[in-house]
Amino acid sequence: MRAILYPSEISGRVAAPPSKSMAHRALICAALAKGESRVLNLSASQDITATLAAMRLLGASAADMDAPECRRGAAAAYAHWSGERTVSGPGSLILKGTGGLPFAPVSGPVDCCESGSTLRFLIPLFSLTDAPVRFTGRGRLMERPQGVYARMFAERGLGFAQDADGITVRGALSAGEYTLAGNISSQFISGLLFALPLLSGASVIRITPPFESRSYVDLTLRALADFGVRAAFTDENTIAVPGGQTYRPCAYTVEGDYSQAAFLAVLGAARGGVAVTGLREDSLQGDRAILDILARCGARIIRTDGAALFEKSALRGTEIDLADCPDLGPVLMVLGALCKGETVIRNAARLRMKESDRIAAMEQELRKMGAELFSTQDTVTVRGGALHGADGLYGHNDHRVVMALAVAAYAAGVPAAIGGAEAVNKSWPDFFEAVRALGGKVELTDE
Ligand SMILES: O=C(O)C1=C[C@@H](OP(=O)(O)O)[C@@H](O)[C@H](O)C1
Ligand SMILES: C=C(OP(=O)(O)O)C(=O)O
Repeated sequence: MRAILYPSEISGRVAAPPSKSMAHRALICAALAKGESRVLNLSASQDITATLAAMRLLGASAADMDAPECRRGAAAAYAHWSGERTVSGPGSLILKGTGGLPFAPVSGPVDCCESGSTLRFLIPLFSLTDAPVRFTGRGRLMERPQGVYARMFAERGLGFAQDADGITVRGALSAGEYTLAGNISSQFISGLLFALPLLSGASVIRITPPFESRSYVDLTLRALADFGVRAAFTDENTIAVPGGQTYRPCAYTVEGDYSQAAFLAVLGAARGGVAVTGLREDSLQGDRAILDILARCGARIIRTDGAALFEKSALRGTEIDLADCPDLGPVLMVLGALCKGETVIRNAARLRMKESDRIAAMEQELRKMGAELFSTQDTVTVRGGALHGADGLYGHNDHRVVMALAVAAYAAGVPAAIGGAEAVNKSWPDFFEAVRALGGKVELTDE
């Protein structure tokens, strides 16, 4: 899909989509719970659909599809679940969980699509029995680092075999002490946190510093607590996980997504008059840092009437530490281009290991618009200046690159065309609808 964007008047009020991170977590917890949980405010993006389908393989099922308040969302999510068609838009779903171990025998490969969260969150859960389970994926997924699990399985004499198309694991994982590198991906730590409480013995996870993306581990602990499961930091880098626990079903509303709201926020700071609703002020999401970063750049942000209002502001460059908010990377490079002076983004190395090499992708595309930016392995420096239109932009099969480029075009008020724009379906199928709601003129074609 090609997105053709036209210079537009931008203003309006839109809802942040449901947090992808919290939706993965809520669905996994609900699928493990003893009884029925209701998960509200769920968007059927590709990544969330992959986690839902995997949970069905584990033995969870959708229930009570006819409850009136759930009908629309449940039908949409169920359609995804059963692979029937593509539907987007937030809804809700009732899930009947497995109640813990034993899980149903896994009848086929676990297709994680391009979702790192799905793959790394679910490997430990599917390794709680000693039957082999195959994980498959697409795009760059199997090139992204898995060494933390490979080592963990090897140390315990368990099976972990990776080839170009997938990974085959064979458990059974047992309770005990786990020492994990903290600077590859927090998703390994979250994955263990979902699985270990189901084992009969207690476990300890030790994280070797530097511990990056720490806020995502806090999100996992918050979701576990909401489903009645205990696990807690005993010091900065150690988590104690009692064994023999049961996930308790609950009604869970997925909060708004700060990572996605960041695209709208940067647009608002450059053009003015963009209000975003549905964002929890007390959220644990690391990407809430966008508010502080924008404020440091001189943006005026007003909390009013349940919304964060981003006003047009004179923006100046700043220093940004990305260690705890990597998903902001692409849009922060755009922000740098819109600011006066220099923006330096540090601790950005893990951007190179996402759906694309996000540093290389953004450098290549923003340069097509006249931006000046330079990088080392883990730092990006952007010099602000005027951007011009470009009709040959490419999304690098990366949702956050596509959305960041769209923000660059609307913020600068220049025309642009982005190839591979369908990548937004990974996390925010309604992204271009949100853009239209703000007045952004966009034509989506099949090319
Ligand atoms: O746990 C999560 O929901 C996520 C953790 C982060 O990954 P890393 O820990 O690999 O940085 C983030 O980039 C990803 O989009 C979502
Ligand atoms: C990297 C991302 O997700 P995941 O790691 O789940 O693929 C993302 O959403 O930017």
